[in-house]
Amino acid sequence: MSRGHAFPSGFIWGAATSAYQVEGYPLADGAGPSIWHRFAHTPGRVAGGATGDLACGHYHRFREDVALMAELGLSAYRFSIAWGRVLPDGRGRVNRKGLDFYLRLVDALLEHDIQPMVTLYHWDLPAALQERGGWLDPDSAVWFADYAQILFRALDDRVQAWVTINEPWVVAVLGHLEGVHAPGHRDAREAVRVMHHLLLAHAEACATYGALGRHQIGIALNLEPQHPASDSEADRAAADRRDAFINGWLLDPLFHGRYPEAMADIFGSAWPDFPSTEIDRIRCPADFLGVNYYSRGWVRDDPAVQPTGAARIERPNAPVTAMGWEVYPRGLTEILLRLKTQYGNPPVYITENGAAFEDSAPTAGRVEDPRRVAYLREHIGAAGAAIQAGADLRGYFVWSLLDNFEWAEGYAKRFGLFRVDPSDQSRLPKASAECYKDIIASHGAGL
Ligand SMILES: OC[C@@H]1[C@@H](O)[C@H](O)[C@@H](O)c2nc(CNc3ccccc3)cn21
Repeated sequence: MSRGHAFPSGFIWGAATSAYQVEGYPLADGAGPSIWHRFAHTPGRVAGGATGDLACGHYHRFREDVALMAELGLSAYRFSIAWGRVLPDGRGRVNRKGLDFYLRLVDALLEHDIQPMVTLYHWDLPAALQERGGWLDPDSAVWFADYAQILFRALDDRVQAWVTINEPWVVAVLGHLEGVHAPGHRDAREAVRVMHHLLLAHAEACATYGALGRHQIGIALNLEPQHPASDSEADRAAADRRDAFINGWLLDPLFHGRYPEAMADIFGSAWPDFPSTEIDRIRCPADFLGVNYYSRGWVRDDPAVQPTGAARIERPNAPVTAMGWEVYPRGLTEILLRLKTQYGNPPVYITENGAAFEDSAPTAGRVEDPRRVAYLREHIGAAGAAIQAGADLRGYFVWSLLDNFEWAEGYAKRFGLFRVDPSDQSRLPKASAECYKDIIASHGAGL
């Protein structure tokens, strides 16, 4: 990519978080428990027995955090709404105090000219709905659309962009196939139906929004190029299977109105014959696609790995983050240009991109995080290269504003631009925050 490239005027520079990871006080003011509250409080499920009970204390510190965002020069902030704060039972009675928290947060953002991007679902299903079957229940799409409608009516005058569901793949696979995320199920038949119901829920929310919304709505997908570890036919076929499993399983129904044929091979008898009317409904006209990009898959054929027979392995001598994910910025350009060439070049926001590293201890009120600085510069440069090659990229959100609750990893993995001190939740800027501030001020020039 040529140096000195500046991103188009109006390009959105943001940062992202999610409710259960940053808010804390998950049961405050009448909120109902979520499946992640239950999962984290189940011994052995989360590293170190960590929970989101305190997290970053954002529920009470949100004005302080909005001020940090304004200092960075963010033009947008992506956050999620905890369904159980608004509907403690998941359906029915609205908890006004819960809704008011998000009204106050949105107003604080707008006071600082920061546009809210609201994610309706970032994995924290009300436990009361899980007791009714959760995402496995075909009515879950209706539960979600009814919840979404309440938020659309309350906030659409102030919220310009809505994300229905964050990473259906993680909900279906980590939550219902591998069991390492809430609700901790391990059942392939469940996982494929949960994915279908999540996509139907997205479609129902889009249809609901189309009838009363005035701005943009989309979905956020974790997308990851899959590259064979050798040029053997077996490894190439394994990479193709893993590509269908991670990328095509979502992109093809959403943009082409069909599941990849490989899904029936991957899941065998667990894969049902979904009604074509439902798949047609999933191909809904959303306004944008959110892309959560972190790394690529380096793939070897391995029949022992279920259900794909494809193992994601570490590439020898490759740079990796604290999550073990390869640092591979070119994969972001690849994904964005694949959306251009194979999926109709939809408007795209990079709704998450970032890295966890073993940050050094704070010195003189700051954390030096050179690897995160390099990661962000390289990936924003890769995004710029995709724009130059014709991708319709509208914005970029760093994951994450704050070090936060990293799901089953607890607080051990830090993705933040700001360090959060576990003892008192105080915030401390990292060098990457200063770097991102400079990138925003220069519109990405020089990357
Ligand atoms: O792991 C970092 C973030 C996480 O904190 C966000 O809540 C979530 O939206 C998120 N998605 C990915 C990429 N997908 C993924 C893949 C494997 C395990 C977990 C997430 C990374 N992240």
